[in-house]
Amino acid sequence: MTSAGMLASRLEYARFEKDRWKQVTQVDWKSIKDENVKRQFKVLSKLGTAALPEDRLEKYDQLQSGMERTYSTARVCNLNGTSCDLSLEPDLSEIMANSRDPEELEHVWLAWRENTGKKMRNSYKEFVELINEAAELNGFSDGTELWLDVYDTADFQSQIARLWDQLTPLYEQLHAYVRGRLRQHYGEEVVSRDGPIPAHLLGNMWSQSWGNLLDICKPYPEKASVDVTPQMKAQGYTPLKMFQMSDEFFTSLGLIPMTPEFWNRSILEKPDDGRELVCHASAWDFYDGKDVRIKQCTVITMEYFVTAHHEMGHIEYYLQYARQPQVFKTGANPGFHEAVGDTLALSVATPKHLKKIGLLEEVINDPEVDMNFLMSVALDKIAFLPFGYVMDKWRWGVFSGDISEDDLNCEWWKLRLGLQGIEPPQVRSEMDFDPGAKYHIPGNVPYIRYFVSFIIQFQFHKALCITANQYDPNDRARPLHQCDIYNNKEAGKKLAKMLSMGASKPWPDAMEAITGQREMDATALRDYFQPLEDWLKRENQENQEIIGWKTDEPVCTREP
Ligand SMILES: CC(=O)N[C@@H](CC(=O)O)C(=O)NC[C@H](CC1(C(=O)N[C@@H](Cc2ccc(O)cc2)C(=O)O)CCCC1)C(=O)O
Ligand SMILES: [Zn+2]
Repeated sequence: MTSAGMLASRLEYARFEKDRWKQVTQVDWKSIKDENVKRQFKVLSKLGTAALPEDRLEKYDQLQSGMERTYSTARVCNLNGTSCDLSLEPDLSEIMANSRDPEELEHVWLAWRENTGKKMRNSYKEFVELINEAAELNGFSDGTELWLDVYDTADFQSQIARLWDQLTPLYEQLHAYVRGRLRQHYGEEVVSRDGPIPAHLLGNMWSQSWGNLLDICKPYPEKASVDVTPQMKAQGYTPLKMFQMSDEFFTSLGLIPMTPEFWNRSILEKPDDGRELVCHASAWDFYDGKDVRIKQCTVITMEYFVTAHHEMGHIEYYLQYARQPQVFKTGANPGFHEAVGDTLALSVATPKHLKKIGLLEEVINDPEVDMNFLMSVALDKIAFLPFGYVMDKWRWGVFSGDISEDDLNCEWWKLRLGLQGIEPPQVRSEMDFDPGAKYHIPGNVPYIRYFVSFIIQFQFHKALCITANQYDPNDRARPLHQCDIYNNKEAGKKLAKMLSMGASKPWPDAMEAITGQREMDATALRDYFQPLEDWLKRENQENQEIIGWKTDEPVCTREP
């Protein structure tokens, strides 16, 4: 059982970390003159969960791997009960993406939560105690402080809140428009004029991105769709070809190509020998500068083509910082690691680039195709922002005690309703535990890194597009969303310079190396979507859509 092996190696590594930490704390490293060496000691002076006594650490790992196993092995029945071995990937994700039957969507949405989150509630409560115990052993007040230490930013949570405040007007316009198109499609009985959007209708099991609604939300339905999944299938794309094309984009910028070990040891599609596999895509660094791998149960869709770039972004970062000292072999901050692949994917997904690689037939510079493209990116990127925020705003509240263990589920839905403007298909209760239905909660993977990434990837894209002379703020003929940095060695060199730093400098230095700025800034994201924002405002006005949503309907009741 590899999970037993995983547990054993986690414990062994914790022992190593604790020994190393004991040695470091005996050194007066704060008086070391060399900034680089001092920074290495500063990182090593933090122990994390390895500070727990062995028996508590074993309990921590067992709880976490138990919740993750519940998640990874969950199977549900389909609507008519003819089969009961449907798994999340690919079965349920495919239904949530493509079914337009509210009854089927509601069934799958509820059944998934019944078989995952609901079974984890007590484990998670115990797990939170252990995270807070580990935090206190590190001199932090709670798990939230422990988790945010890596950002090394005094007012990090208020910076995030400010970024979200800047973006809510844009989100509310998109929300109003999508609710309108869903109401047209499903009728007023199913989707109201002024209420939250039913969560199960948004094309994704967690309503985290709405890209699968492009068919319903396309501004110009009769124009070309930028979802090239059909062309990929028609041209016989394989998972291997998808990753080879991603590698080709990276090397066109002069970045480091995928290594022989990568091609020999990665798992790029679900094995058909019945092996149980955690199918959640992942990238792995074996810290020797050569052995780097991706594990992905790839399906031939545009979504997975973009994901291949995301995962390869992690691999490129591993290769670029391979010569750094061990403690600096990580991202400038976790958001940087998440932004690399997505930044390049912003170029790959453009109609201009898709035409270059033969996935989109002749597309003249048609403003309506362009608006369809911008909408497809917004459905993924803008819809995602409040979800990315909710995932850790809720956990920060739970670790700090602001959210009591009796209100776990209803506080989750208060945030989902307040920030995302969505509601469950049926009123939930404290017998449920819906956060546990999303991988990163049982997987105990922090999530604010994705919110950070979705902001800074537009700062990186804008800076690299200016370097590639693909975008000029004063030239409306070359808008940011049409930029494709493909083949531009200057842009690649600028990106590589930042990537090779790893975590050797505070993240504002890395941000400055690419953008010239030292802070996270939503302006680049707003610039990118400006044409769509103008279009949405006009469209919502014409349709007299109500902006925002009522929050007076109950979404969750504490069990009596
Ligand atoms: C050893 C290890 O853990 N390695 C790390 C990498 C590292 O830290 O070195 C790793 O492989 N993490 C896995 C995780 C997988 C994915 C994910 O979880 N995505 C989020 C959010 C999101 C959604 C849309 C999007 O475009 C980008 C992100 C979700 O699906 O909710 C699934 C598909 C995409 C990325 C990842 O790659 O980030
Ligand atoms: Zn990632």
